[in-house]
Amino acid sequence: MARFCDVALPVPLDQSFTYRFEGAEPAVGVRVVVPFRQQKLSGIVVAVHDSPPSVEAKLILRVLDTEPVLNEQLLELGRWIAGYYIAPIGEVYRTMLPLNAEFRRAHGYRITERGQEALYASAEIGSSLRAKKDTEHQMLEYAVLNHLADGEVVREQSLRSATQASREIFRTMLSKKWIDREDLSAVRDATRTVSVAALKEITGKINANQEAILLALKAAGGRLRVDAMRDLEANGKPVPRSTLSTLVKRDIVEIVEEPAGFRISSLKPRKLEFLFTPAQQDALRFINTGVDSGKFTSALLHGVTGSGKTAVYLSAMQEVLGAGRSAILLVPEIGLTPAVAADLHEVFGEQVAILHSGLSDDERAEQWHQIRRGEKRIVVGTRSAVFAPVSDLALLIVDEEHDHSYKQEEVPRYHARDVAVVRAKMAGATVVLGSATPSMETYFNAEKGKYALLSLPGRVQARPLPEVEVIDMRLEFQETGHESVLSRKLVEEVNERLERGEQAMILLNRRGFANFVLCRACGKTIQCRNCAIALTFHKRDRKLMCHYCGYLAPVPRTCPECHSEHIQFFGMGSEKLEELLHGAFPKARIGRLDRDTVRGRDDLENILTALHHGEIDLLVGTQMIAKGHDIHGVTLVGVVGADAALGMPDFRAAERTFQLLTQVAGRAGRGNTPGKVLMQSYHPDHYVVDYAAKHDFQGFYEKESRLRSWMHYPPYTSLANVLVRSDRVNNALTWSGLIGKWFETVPHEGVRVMGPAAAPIERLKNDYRYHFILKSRSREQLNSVLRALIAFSSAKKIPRTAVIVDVDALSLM
Ligand SMILES: Nc1ncnc2c1ncn2[C@@H]1O[C@H](COP(=O)(O)OP(=O)(O)OP(=O)(O)O)[C@@H](O)[C@H]1O
Ligand SMILES: [Zn+2]
Repeated sequence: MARFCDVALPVPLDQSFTYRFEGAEPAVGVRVVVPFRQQKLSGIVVAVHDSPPSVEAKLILRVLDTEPVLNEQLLELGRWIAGYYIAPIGEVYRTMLPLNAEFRRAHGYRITERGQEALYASAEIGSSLRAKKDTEHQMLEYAVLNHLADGEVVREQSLRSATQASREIFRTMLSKKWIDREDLSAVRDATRTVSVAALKEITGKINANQEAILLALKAAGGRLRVDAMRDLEANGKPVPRSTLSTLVKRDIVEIVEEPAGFRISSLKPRKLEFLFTPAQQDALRFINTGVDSGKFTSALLHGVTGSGKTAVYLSAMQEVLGAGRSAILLVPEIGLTPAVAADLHEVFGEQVAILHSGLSDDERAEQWHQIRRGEKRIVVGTRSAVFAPVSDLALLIVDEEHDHSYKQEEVPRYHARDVAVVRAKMAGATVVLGSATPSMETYFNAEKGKYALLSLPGRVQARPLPEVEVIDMRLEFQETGHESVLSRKLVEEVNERLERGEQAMILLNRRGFANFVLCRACGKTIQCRNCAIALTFHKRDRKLMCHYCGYLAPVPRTCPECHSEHIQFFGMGSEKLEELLHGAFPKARIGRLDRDTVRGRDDLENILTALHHGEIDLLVGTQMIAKGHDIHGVTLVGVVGADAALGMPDFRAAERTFQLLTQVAGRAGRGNTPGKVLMQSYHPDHYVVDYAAKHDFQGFYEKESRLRSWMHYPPYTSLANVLVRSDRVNNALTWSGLIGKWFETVPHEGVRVMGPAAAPIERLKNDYRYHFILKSRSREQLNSVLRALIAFSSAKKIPRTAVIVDVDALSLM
């Protein structure tokens, strides 16, 4: 008889753990709470069996669900992710389930007898007993003991904020046995419900208070949330709470528990106010046919900017909903503004769940339950929405499939686009990857016939793509005799738009004011304390900032190295460009869009709305301005430093720059007036600039494809980046050395290994970093070498978190 189950726990270990259970057998896919190394963890049951493990199995503490939270298909998808991305299965399942709100890990401390004695002693004799020790440390210990004196358990969080004690203090106090640590992890109800009063039959005499409740119930169609009845009045006085209980006792009303947020409403199909172009119709027909076939179908929808891809997605999704099935639309981080959400509600009514990063844990959990119960059949969301537990999945769409926000840059390092394809395959669904600038991988797959290629080659309403002019900034320098940020042509064209009441955008893909601070006397640039990165000067905040770890430093008056006063600011960011534009166009209303001006979701919305309403004439910003915005008044786009990123030591630099240039150019001329683009460049004959200027995706793809093939880079090989990191440089060196030796001695046929080498960013967030790049034409060989590598590291006692395996890495930095 089955008495054991294997549980996947959210710990950085590539295995599941066996526990014993008593009583009813838990189903595979439910959550359980188990003891794990002095703490309680919540994990997923992945198997139930009767074979006892070699060491005695501990008992499961609690089963959290009556039904699986991960069905067989999602469990399988998780196994695929763990295998493909070499990620611990428990961490994969944790990522797939946004239910953190329902199991909170926490711990606290309680004073021991020995602690009470120490507290007493210190009050008696003062500090002389422990005078040798650092007095600050001692004061903190005393403060902690004092706070715990009444013997209650106090959460670490509150203890720390009350006493300012660090983890180190707790650690030493634990080792002296002055305090005990206790696990306070708590389970909250998995399904949120609300109490609803439902009208049954009215019999007998009814008084005024009772009548007030019954009237409210009738007005609401016989059902009303109990908490909504609090404000009811009869004869000018509030209705007492006991009245409802009386009605329940008399069997006139009953109280039922219903899932929170549950509302039934019918779909009101929205009429599209235009006719589809023939290309849109063809694409839609292909998608609908795929959905109807019930077989796995995959397509790339390659449509130029402004070709009406979104309309195709929405139409296909309405079709799916009409058939009573489900669809998921993935959008990049920045695509989900409140305005987009409002549109989606208009099209899909109550049936759409919108999952964005602004949701609280509770809201996210609630949406998740609604989706799983089948109350929401359309899901729109960022990366992790690919795991939405919809029933009867028919269609998965990945909008702007080239966008890097689909890659999770922490464990598990999955790419939501690729997971979407795999999930669709498992579900027999249709998957559509859409973009004006498809990634090299996706276009390669389409070329090979792995995905069908659907194209929308022109803009809607036969609007032309904008004319692009490349401005050679070397000539500009020769002709004007000085270095300028804005070319004469750009200034002239912006002025023209301002005079005509049209709008312009200027892209400079770097935020801040000055991107490095240099001492003229000793030549040192000021670096981040935690990273090998130059700090950026932010003028409005009067701070130096690290764009990698967020470290802030005051602006120094003298050089920290040589104390000279010759500190100077160099380079140009969007904040400085904005200041410059104010000088050049004093009458223009200028807005800025970057991560410094967009801190909350409302900020983005406000800027875009102002642009929509013509309240901004000129918008300057980073790549955020290039993303999907459909603003009809914009007729000019300027690009400052078009090729700045081409010099990065990264094989995707060309692809990324091409995408950025094409996307930003695509913001111009989306209304009735044709658009124009000015690209300022110091390398005007670079193929990336050239193909972007000609709107020639095909040309770019072919050229880039040849280079990738010669250099053995994706999509021609599979690539993984293995990063070895530690906050101690010696560990990082020793471990990467060990792994390097191991590669020399073990056979790794078909897999090329480069490294160890210092990572391009040698130190990041306090860690020293070395890396290996592995390439192979065979995915299987690559992954088996990676698995062997993980086993070797664990045998050598290298911490699992010190070896980061990034399969299909997007960034090698
Ligand atoms: N057939 C059509 N006729 C007229 N207008 C259309 C048609 N299809 C879509 N539109 C409108 O054209 C505009 C651009 O469409 P949409 O935003 O879907 O383009 P897109 O291909 O997603 O662009 P991008 O890739 O640049 O984000 C929208 O305002 C949309 O409502
Ligand atoms: Zn830093």
